[in-house]
Amino acid sequence: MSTGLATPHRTRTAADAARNTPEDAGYAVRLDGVSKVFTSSGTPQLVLDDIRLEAAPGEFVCLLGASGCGKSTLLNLVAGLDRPTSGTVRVPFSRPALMFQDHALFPWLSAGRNVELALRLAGVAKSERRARAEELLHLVRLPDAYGKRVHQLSGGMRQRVALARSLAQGSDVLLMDEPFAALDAITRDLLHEELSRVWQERKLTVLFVTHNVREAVRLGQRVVLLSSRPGRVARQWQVDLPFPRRIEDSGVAALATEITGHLHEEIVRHARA
Ligand SMILES: Nc1ncnc2c1ncn2[C@@H]1O[C@H](COP(=O)(O)OP(=O)(O)OP(=O)(O)O)[C@@H](O)[C@H]1O
Repeated sequence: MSTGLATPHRTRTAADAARNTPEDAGYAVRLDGVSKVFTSSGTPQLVLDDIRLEAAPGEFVCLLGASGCGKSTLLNLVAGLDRPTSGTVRVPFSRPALMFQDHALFPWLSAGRNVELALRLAGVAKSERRARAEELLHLVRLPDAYGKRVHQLSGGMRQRVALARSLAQGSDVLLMDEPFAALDAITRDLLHEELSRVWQERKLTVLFVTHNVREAVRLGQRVVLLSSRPGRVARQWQVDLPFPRRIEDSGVAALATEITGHLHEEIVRHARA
């Protein structure tokens, strides 16, 4: 079972080391000419090809694409869970935190203890962990969940705890792989509000993978569409709609319709490839 608490590697170049802050570097995440080949049963498959993508410090970037186009592979490379076949992945100042569709909380621990475990792995002193865990549960609007076991929480509450646990890793970079896909529409809408607020308050850089085009436009400052077989950056949209946004906003709907047209083209192309 994935714990979402992986210890990723990252490439830190001499140039990165000479800079002091993410703002100095100008990017929080950077992929330069990244390709990834997987070999199954002796047959190589080019999954990602020459990906060039940057996320600025504090930017919220959503990734869309046909199923199997390589979105999760890309996140895994940024997380340092896998290495590119060629090209470089740079995350100069922060070890990314990860959040998945499956909350991956430990069921034998309370919500608070799950968060404390992440704090421990992040090197937070034992004396500070309880207060920090409660503060993070407050941040995700679960002030009374500290002692609750996972089975006592709803799906939406579990994802809030998972978010608190990701934040406990103390990273400025949050990688999210379809984190709300299993939730009902109303709970998802609430979680969108929470994530948007937390992103702004914490000045996080977020890479967010989703199949839901409206969700991407609702949340992202930029939406990146990947092509498939191989995965390349097919198109990008800057989302200049003001925050706070609602999923039903006409601006969100209009841009989502435009992007959906392009996504459909990619899905059809993928099916024919
Ligand atoms: N470890 C691996 N070994 C071999 N092939 C892999 C491996 N991981 C992923 N793949 C293949 O790489 C391709 C991209 O997979 P990936 O999970 O990144 O796609 P995705 O866009 O995230 O898909 P989905 O939207 O369905 O979650 C798929 O064809 C998958 O089978």
